[in-house]
This record gives sequence, structure tokens and C-alpha cells, in this order.
Amino acid sequence: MKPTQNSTLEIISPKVHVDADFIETDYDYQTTQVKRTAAGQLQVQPQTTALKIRTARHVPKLGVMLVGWGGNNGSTLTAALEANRRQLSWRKRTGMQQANWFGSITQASTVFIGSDETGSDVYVPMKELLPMVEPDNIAVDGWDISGKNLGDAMRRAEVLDVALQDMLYEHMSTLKPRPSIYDPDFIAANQSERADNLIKGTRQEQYEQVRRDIRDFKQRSGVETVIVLWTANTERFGEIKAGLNTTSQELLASLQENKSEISPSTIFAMASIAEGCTYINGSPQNTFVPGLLELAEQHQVFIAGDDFKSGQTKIKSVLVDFLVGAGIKPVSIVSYNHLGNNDGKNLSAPQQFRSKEISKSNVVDDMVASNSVLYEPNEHPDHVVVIKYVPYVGDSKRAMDEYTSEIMMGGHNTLVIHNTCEDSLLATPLILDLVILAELSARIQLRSAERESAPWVPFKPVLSLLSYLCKAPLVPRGSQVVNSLFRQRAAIENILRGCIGLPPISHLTLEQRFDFGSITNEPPTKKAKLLGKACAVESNSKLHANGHTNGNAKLATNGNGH
Ligand SMILES: NC(=O)c1ccc[n+]([C@@H]2O[C@H](COP(=O)([O-])OP(=O)(O)OC[C@H]3O[C@@H](n4cnc5c(N)ncnc54)[C@H](O)[C@@H]3O)[C@@H](O)[C@H]2O)c1
Ligand SMILES: O=P([O-])([O-])O[C@@H]1[C@@H](O)[C@H](O)[C@@H](O)[C@H](O)[C@@H]1O
Repeated sequence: MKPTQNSTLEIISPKVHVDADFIETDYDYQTTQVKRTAAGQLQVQPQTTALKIRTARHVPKLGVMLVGWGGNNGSTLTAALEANRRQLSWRKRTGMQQANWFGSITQASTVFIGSDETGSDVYVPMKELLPMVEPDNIAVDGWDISGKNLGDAMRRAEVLDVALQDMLYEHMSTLKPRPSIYDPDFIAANQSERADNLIKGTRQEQYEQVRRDIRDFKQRSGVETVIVLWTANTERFGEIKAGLNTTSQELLASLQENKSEISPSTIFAMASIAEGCTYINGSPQNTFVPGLLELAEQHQVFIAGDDFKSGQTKIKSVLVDFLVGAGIKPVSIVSYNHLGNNDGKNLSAPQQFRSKEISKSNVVDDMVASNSVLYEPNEHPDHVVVIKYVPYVGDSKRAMDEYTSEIMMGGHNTLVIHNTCEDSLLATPLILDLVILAELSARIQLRSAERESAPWVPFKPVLSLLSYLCKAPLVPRGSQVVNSLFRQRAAIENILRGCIGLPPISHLTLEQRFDFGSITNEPPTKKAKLLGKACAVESNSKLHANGHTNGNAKLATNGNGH
């Protein structure tokens, strides 16, 4: 079976069945249950759950509605979609540049699929594993408190090469953001000068207008599915209070009562959920108040976020994972950056900075908590986040990090990193992946394999699978937050593999570490045979496999007996 039309993959497995509507597979889901005994022991029990996974094959025409469409990210995504759709190339100082989606894991990354007959790893493009939305088929619309058309917004953003901007301007200038909900109490006062494109009225009336906008877009564009994504300015954190927003009922009542503490982002999320549209938060504010989470659960609509993980924090979620995993103890982490775009301008206000500081700081908590050898309970590295607004550098954010760690015998290791992030060119591909993976997730379901009558079950409304793309991952109530970038990516890879009947990537490669021929009674692979002849060292070591002793073990070496 081929997962997608143009896939180079063909899955040969009795477990996988394909019909006009679904890819369906049997799947033995293996976990390890751990129990703590009163004596402080850990009782570990491997478990296997027989499941079936099915993925709907029909890929809907997708519409993406961006809140903050006229911003640096929104205008850059819109331009990139058009540039890739038209396969544009343009002249730069260094020569011709082709449009591409570098930085997108769905469009520009590959997934390990297995080993070929020589034992070499084989990788395939992630987008070939399952039917996914093609970026060229995405329709974009959205809202902005600034009425600038997307052509002028693209120019204002100063992100893309002028040669490319000039090729796109005519098309982009035909796109106009819909009026939006503006509440100066939630974003920096320095944003007021942009606010000339507003939905008037009470919060309830604004909510109803946003719902009408979503329906209008669906009807005009003919899209089958709409995803709403917030890439507008970072808001201050909203208050969470009984009677205000701790239940869906309170939230809906507060909206009707026009309570001032209901933020624009929460209103957009409410409207999206009411229209059955996935809502993704690309900024750090606490849009998803408890009442909103309940609303999403009641409507069974996906929500995901928070805050795109695009640059400095992405590195942090790799570096701290590496250090702690290596038994090295980070004790001081200082993350400074300056930038000059409008996001930086908004973040120069204390309350908006605080939202970002929180999302940029919590990313190390789970990794630190995973290593009780290095850290006492509740012990954390010193961790400081600094963001400064320097207009001259524009969207080209300069991040400087210092990681100081304790190494053995009282030694120290200090890593200093300078990272020029080009913020919007790093965030835009993440927006593409967020909407493509969110749409795909809506087509994946599980059921027990024990009973044919078992119901098919979708992902939970809080779509934690998108954590790889977020600094402060939103996870279902009671679930573990994972920030480690490679664990987050492995979750995506292994779910895609599972949908086509492939086991999780284990990196065991036992067939390369043991003479599998003698274990599975298969002739050793051709390469291993050759390797065996060229540099085997007769060894009296004994390979024990399945209880057999093989006295003639040949250890392939590098020729120097090692
Ligand atoms: N690398 C990155 O760019 C990156 C990474 C992580 C998070 N983010 C977050 O993404 C968001 C967008 O970043 P950006 O660089 O595009 O910022 P930007 O300031 O260029 O764009 C934000 C846009 O939102 C508009 N806006 C503000 N309030 C609005 C509202 N209530 N409704 C509709 N539009 C509104 C503004 O007019 C502006 O056009 C920010 O919150 C930022 O913190 C960006
Ligand atoms: O993703 P990341 O590079 O860690 O964090 C970034 C911040 O450092 C930057 O100041 C802000 O403007 C961006 O929105 C983004 O959040």
C-alpha cells in the first residue's frame, strides 16, 4: 500500500488495510507501567494494548484564518504560500534564490523508515508518510487591528527580499485583513497607533461578528475545514477567577455581560470553537482559561499552543536535554535577546514581556525534574530571560545565551551561543506545520482491537502532539508536559509511523550490533559477510543468542582489532 499518491513508500504488511476512505492498521501499543511501593521500590510492568489506528484518506481543502494577519509572521506566511505556489525565484546578491519551506518539518524534514539490505538507514520525506494538506492548496484569510493590505504589511514587516516583495506586491495588496477586536488593556499602549481596523460593539457582538467572518470565509472560499491561528500581539496574562472564567458557563456568561477581563484572544478562541474550528495560540498569553478548555472539551474541538518555539527556546529545549541527559548539571542559564520588530515593540511593555518571560522560562522544568541524581527536589538552575527592543535590527533578532554547568569534581563547563534568529522566517514554517499537523490529527482515530464494536476515538481536544512547535505546550489535564525537542519530534514521527503499521523508532539496530544471521538462521547480510572477511578478528568471545553459544563469533573490527 502507498500512503500517499506520490509517496516513494510501499508498505507491505498484512496488518495494514487500505480502502477508498481509510488507511487502517493493527497496532500493538507497548508501554511500561511503573508502581512505587511503600518501601520506595519501583515495580515495572511492560504492557501491550491491541489497538487499531485509522486515518481518513480524504484531505480537505484547508482554510487558515490568522488573527494578526497583517503582522510580520502573517504577511510572511501569506507571501511564502504564494511564492511557493508560483515556484518563484528571485535574484539576490549571492545569486538566484528559489522559494522553499526550509524550517518546516512536514515540508523539509525526513523520517527514518528502516534499513535497506546493506544495513544502511533509509529516510523518507515526512509528508510522504500520510496524506497531508499541500501548502499550495491552503487558502488564507484573517483579521488585524491594522487595516493595511497585505502588500503594504509585507513591506512594513521588512522581512523578505525586495525582489521577492516586488514580485508579490500586486497580489498581496488585494488581500485586506478583516476588522478585529482591539482591547488596549491587553496589549502594549505603543500598539494603539496601528489600531484603525476595529470591530465595534460589546464583546458578545464582537464574538458574533468573528463567527460570521468564519462562516463568510468558508462560504466564499469553498474550503471544507477552517483553522484559526493567533499570530497577533502577545497579550498580558488574564485573570482567572471563579465567577469569571473557571467554567464554560461562567465564560459564556461573562462574555454576555461584557466583562472587561475577557481578552480578545479568548473571544477568538470561543468563536472558533463555536464554529467547530481548531484554534491554535502562537503567542504566550493564557488564552486557554479553564472555561475555554471546558468549552473545547464540550464541543470536541481541537485547541493547541502556546507560543511558537522558533529560535532561542528551541535551542534551549535541545541543549538542556543534552546536558541533563549527559549527566552534566546546568546551574545557570541566561537568555538575552534584542530585536526591533513590532513584536519586540509590544514586548517592551512590562506586562506583555511577562507573558513571554513565563513561556521562555518554563521550558527546562521537565528536563530538570527528570534527573534526581543531579538535582534535589525543587532544585532548579538559575534562569534569566531578557528581551530588549532595538528598532534598528528589525526582525533580525539577536539572541545571546550562556549555559554554565557543573561537571565532575567541581569543574565547570560554560557554553556561550550567539543566534541570529530572523524571527519571522523561523516562525512562519512553524505556522504551516501547526495547521498541517492539526488538520491531519483530525483524521486519525484509535479503537480497541479486542472488539469489532469498539468505538473509534479521536485525539483529545487539547492537541499536545503539536508541542514540538510550542514553547509552552498545552497538554490535556493531568498529562505530563514534555519540552525536550527530540522527544516531541519522536512523538510525531512515531504516530505517523504507527498510522501505516510501523513500530516506533527504537534505534536498537540489533541486526547491526549482533550477528543476526546466527540468531535468526538467516545468512548474514552481504555487507556483514564482506566486513567479516575483511577485518574480522577471530575471537574466543562467545555470543549468546537465544541460549545458544556460538564459538565461532567473528567480531567485525576496524582492522586494528578494536
Ligand atoms: N519568531 C517569532 O516571530 C515568534 C516566535 C514566537 C512567538 N511569536 C509571537 O507571534 C506573534 C506575532 O509575531 P509577529 O512578529 O508577527 O508580530 P507583529 O507585531 O508583526 O504582528 C502582530 C500583528 O497582530 C496585530 N494585532 C494585534 N492585536 C490584534 C488583535 N487583537 N486582533 C488582530 N490583530 C491584532 C498587529 O496589528 C500586528 O499586525 C507575537 O505574539 C509573538 O510574540 C513570534
Ligand atoms: O522562540 P524564541 O526565539 O525563544 O523567542 C522569541 C523571543 O526571544 C523574541 O524576543 C520574541 O520576539 C519572539 O516572539 C519569540 O518568542
